[in-house]
Amino acid sequence: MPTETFEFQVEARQLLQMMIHSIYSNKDVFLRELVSNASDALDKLRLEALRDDSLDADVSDLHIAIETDRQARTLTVRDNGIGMSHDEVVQLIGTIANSGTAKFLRDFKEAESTAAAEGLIGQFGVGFYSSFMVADEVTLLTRRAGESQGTRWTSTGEGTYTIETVDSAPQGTAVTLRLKPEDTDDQLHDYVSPWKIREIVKRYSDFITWPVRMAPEAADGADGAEGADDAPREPETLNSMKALWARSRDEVTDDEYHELYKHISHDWSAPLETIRLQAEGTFEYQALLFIPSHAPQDLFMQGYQRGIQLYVKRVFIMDDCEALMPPYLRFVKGVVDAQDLSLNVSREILQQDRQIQLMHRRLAKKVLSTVKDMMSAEPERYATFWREFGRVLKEGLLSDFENREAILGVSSFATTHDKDEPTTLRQYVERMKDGQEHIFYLTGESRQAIENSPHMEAFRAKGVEVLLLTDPVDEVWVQAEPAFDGKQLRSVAKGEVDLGTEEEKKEAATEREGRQQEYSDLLGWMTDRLSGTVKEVRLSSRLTVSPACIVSDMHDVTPALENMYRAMGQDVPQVKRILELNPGHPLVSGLNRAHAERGEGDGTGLQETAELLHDLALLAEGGELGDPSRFVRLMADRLERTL
Ligand SMILES: Nc1ncnc2c1ncn2[C@@H]1O[C@H](COP(=O)(O)OP(=O)(O)OP(=O)(O)O)[C@@H](O)[C@H]1O
Repeated sequence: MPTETFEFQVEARQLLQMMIHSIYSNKDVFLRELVSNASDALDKLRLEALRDDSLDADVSDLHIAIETDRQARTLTVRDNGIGMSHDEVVQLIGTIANSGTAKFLRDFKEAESTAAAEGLIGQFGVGFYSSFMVADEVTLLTRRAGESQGTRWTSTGEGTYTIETVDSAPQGTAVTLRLKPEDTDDQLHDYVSPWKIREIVKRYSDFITWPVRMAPEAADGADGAEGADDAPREPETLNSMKALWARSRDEVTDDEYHELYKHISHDWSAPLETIRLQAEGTFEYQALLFIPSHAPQDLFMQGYQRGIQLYVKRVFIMDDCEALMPPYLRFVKGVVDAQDLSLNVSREILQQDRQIQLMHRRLAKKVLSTVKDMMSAEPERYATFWREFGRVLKEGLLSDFENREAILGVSSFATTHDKDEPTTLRQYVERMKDGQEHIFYLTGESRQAIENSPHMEAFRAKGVEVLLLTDPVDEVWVQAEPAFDGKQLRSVAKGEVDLGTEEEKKEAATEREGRQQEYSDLLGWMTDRLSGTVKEVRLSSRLTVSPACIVSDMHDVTPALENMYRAMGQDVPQVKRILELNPGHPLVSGLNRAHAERGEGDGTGLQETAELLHDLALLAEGGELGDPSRFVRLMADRLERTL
């Protein structure tokens, strides 16, 4: 078979350049990545053999072997797992499928310091390519289980790689690195030293459920005292293979947990939080869950895979087990090991299994209670959590009614109380004024747009705190009018506003009655004239500066939500809103006077002013005018008359 030469895909080439030019200081992790890939390949083969009786594969002694050759300065990581076909090698090794890669590479180029660059690569992980940190040539020999021919892939990482079909290759994959010269200043250690290999495997891969064996060296150099006689020596198993989730907490160090997390998540940075759960009784299981320290790039993309692995009695069953975690907690990674499930369990069966549903509920509650504890015990860590995952967690307010209050309890919101620091609802409630019954909020595109909205005026004047909700998802969950601690969340742009102490409310009601009489003719006339666009015109108690604003009825859908539904292709009827006038504004009192004096005798002039008042209110809240050209014409006409 001829040797074919291929070019790496552009992103792959860029990534390889970074590896070759050593931007990541801790080079030891290349071995963790190779062992991790080998372990995944063994998991895959065991599963495939379980599901497909006809698979012609040897599963009698699945393991990982590390071989070193001091003379040739090579290191080989070998597994007898699933292997790869010719096309899979081209696809999986020559290209990068991860959709976040392009963004990562952009950010990377813009990173100003080495520390920033390292932080970025820590968030990303480059798997197999990390071999090029320590090797100047990498060869991968692989044969897919069940196939007869193998494939040899070789590259120096410089833009191209070669592929050749080989007739005799063992099942599985062997990755051989031709090591760069040792350079301890650059953290390039002696990777042919058994001592070093033992140390790295112990540190990073001890929990791997397959044996990681090291063949004895031919001439056992400095380490070789035990090999003095000529008897053939057994390979040494380097890892304990103990499932961390099955060990008691005081036996496992944080570092060990973190390494398991990195193996499961392909994330190179440590998790923010480790969560353990042991369920005893009729349905026994253990869970070891992790909250990452940063959100992955594709968290909001369709097809994002959830990171819970399912094991049954220590045997890996599946990745991305969506039946175990609600979608709004999809960022949680980890392992769940159940005692009483069949090894053959399918995704469909899991979705319907009552025990799994109970497990799902319990895991979700456990994650939420952990976040709650973090919130009170470690506010800074919680702040990181919220910054990274707040948006996705809030999706739960729409879908998980049982936990809605718990989710609200661990949520934070931007607030008028503090320009920089968000608030929790508990803190908001503690600051509520005497006589204030509700938690007030306003939704909008940005903090600035909300703060400038006329709806905020009375709240600002009375010093009543308002939550500023700017995520698109906020628009949707608030519609269900949830409550926290018995206090309902209320939009400041909906319904009547009634602020202040009991006494102030009474005074305001008396004043409103008097005003109501004074303005009743104008309000009736405007309601009639503007009936095509609004359902009522009334006096406002929420304005102090602006002449008018538009509000929604308490339970009506807001225009932003209407627009969102329309964008999703749903047919929603236009909901008419309410125009509120500020009787303290000269434009409104003037209009009232003019209407009382001239009434219908004025022709179209007053009606046009009423229309303009409505349009100004719409613009002030950032809304879109129904007929902008008519607005411009009427406005220009009035401006002209001022000259
Ligand atoms: N030893 C192996 N046996 C079988 N397939 C492998 C092996 N090593 C790598 N692969 C295949 O190549 C793919 C790419 O590997 P690589 O290590 O670059 O990325 P990854 O493990 O998927 O993710 P990450 O880049 O986050 O580590 C793997 O997903 C796997 O399908």
